[in-house]
Amino acid sequence: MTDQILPAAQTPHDLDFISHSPAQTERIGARLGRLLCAGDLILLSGPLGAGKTQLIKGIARGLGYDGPVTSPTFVLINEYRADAAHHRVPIYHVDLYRLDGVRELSTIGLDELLMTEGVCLIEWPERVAMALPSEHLQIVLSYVSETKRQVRLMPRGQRYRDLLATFKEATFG
Ligand SMILES: Nc1ncnc2c1ncn2[C@@H]1O[C@H](COP(=O)(O)OP(=O)(O)OP(=O)(O)O)[C@@H](O)[C@H]1O
Repeated sequence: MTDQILPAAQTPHDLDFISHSPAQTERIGARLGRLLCAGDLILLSGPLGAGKTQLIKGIARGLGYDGPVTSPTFVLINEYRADAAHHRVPIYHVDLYRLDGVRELSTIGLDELLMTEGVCLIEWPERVAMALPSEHLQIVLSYVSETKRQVRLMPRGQRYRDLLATFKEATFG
């Protein structure tokens, strides 16, 4: 199934896809991952089973990491490092589902993480929305049917508008 932009995006900068399979979601993530740089912040929202981890697996692949990707629901943060030969940035996969408010946030060291030279991917950002930088790429995954998911990419700030413009160009020419 080829990727198609839907006309339902909320602003001209947003991109909407329907993914028809876990593999397609991963492929969308990989295409995005190839464009990410140190310091980028991606916030992923959507209910349990929406496909956040599947998309993050693709992003990690796009960044050159081939190892296991699992949701760090209990440890809160997983760090993935691509083979040094790839010279790629560290990837921080954060899951705030079990986080108990902003106070606990300071105990996991997210502030420090956001200042490091890595790519930061955060599931369940709404748990601490006020404490996160206003410039980021927001991704919302929604359940459409057993095998279909809507993937909406919403850039916040110029860096992420540019990123999505490049992503769109790379995807659709
Ligand atoms: N089009 C699709 N895209 C992504 N996942 C899909 C799709 N169709 C079916 N699935 C299935 O949905 C599930 C998504 O699980 P995943 O762990 O990625 O969700 P999640 O949003 O990270 O959930 P959680 O918040 O529980 O970690 C997987 O079992 C996957 O096989």
